Amino acid sequence: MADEEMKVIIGLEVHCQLDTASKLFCGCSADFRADAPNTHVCPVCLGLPGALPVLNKKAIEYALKVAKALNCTIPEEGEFCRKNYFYPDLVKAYQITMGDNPLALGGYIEIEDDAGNPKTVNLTRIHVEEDPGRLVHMGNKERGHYTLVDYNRSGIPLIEMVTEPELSSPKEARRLLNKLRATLEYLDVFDPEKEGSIRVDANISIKGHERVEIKNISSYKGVEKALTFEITRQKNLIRRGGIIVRETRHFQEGKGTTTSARSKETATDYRYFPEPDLPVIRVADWVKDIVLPELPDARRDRFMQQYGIAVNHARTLTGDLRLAEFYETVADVGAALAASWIADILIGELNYRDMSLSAVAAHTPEFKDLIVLVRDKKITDKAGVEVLRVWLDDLHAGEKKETPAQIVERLGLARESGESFRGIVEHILAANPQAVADHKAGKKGALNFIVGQVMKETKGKSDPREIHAMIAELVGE
Ligand SMILES: Nc1ncnc2c1ncn2[C@@H]1O[C@H](COP(=O)(O)OP(=O)(O)OP(=O)(O)O)[C@@H](O)[C@H]1O
Ligand SMILES: [Mg+2]
Ligand SMILES: [Mg+2]
Repeated sequence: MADEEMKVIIGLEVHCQLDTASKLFCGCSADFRADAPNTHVCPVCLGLPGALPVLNKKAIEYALKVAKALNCTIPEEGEFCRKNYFYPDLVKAYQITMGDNPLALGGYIEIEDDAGNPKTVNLTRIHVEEDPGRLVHMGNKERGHYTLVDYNRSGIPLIEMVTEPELSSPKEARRLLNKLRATLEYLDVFDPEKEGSIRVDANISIKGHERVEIKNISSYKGVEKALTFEITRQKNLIRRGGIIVRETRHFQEGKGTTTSARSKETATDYRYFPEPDLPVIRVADWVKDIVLPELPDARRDRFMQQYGIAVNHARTLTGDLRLAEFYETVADVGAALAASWIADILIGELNYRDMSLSAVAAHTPEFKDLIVLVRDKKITDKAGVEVLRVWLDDLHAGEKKETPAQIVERLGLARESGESFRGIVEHILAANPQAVADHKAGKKGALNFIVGQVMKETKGKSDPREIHAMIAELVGE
């Protein structure tokens, strides 16, 4: 089968922990991560006989905010039900979730496809459910293993958002997750910094073949990697005449591979039935009172209007709430320059150091001073990057010593005019007659090599445009 006929079909089930103070059906604190196992538990989340769940209204309010922001239809009523399964991560032997009457239906998310065109991905539904406990598998094959159970997480409110099978590549899946994360962050219902706060089941098939579900992937990068691996595996299997079976697979983060886990349960295995201990919730009226804040797409459009910046910059800057807020505090030094310094340079430098934006945001005035040095041509762009790196290294080491201006001073990076480099330029031209000859013979770009050499020699203190002009003047255009 030709490759172009092997169309990839992807649908995601995304579980996000709602950032409420207490659990979904009891008063236990949801802020458990720093505490010892099984210290945030009570008869309700431990499923002791006779304990009754009481619904956390805040969780429903948060979920409705998400549903409204994602353009869903909200039915009159939502109903909790029991999904029965027997596994130690759930004490009750059933999970309280929602079945045929979820909180929200339909809705959509706008992303870009791999060609950069806008694409609408439809949602099937959104519902609320309780998170199960956490299992920690100890030991290895040789030593005989055992499993520890921590119920601190059991009962934390989750929303599950299910997309239609409309995604066509791992990159699209990643963009959808980024958009979703940004939206939830803007709504202030979710904290992406918390470990395990988002978990994805990724469903993938090749058109005309069965689908496979990769369960419980806990990072965006992991989703993209797992899907990429599955596409290759499934396509190879089909090419060899093999058959894809409907199954659940697990993703090994370290190896970047997936392995078969078990054949898929069907809905009937779970014996869903309405939860008798909780009333039906009337949500349609509730949602009317919910007021939404400015969301990522609206902010992106405003940034383009208000600051006159390009769409790619506006998209990057609004793709993360804290980044967007930071940009707005910096933009007055020059909106376009600030956008480019943050989106094209700062983000990469932070990622490289595994640093968070908050460290820089705490020193916003100094960061602005650095951009002003570049804006006012006190230093070149190249020197600016060097100053930024030194400054970030200091921040990262937790021992901030110098301001950008002091770094410029100490490293002697102040920009000098092209004239002071005339000697160096002449020297490098004399040493590279071939490049000069190529240029004279009309070869495009032959002088770039010379400019590069001069930049190297002058350690970024010269402006490439000025140097270019001087060379052109010396060798003749
Ligand atoms: N042919 C397909 N190829 C890829 N993905 C698909 C295909 N058909 C459906 N999907 C996706 O599979 C997911 C189905 O999720 P849903 O929660 O409805 O059912 P489930 O996986 O059977 O149940 P569970 O919640 O127990 O995992 C959706 O994200 C949907 O887009
Ligand atoms: Mg599901
Ligand atoms: Mg599923």
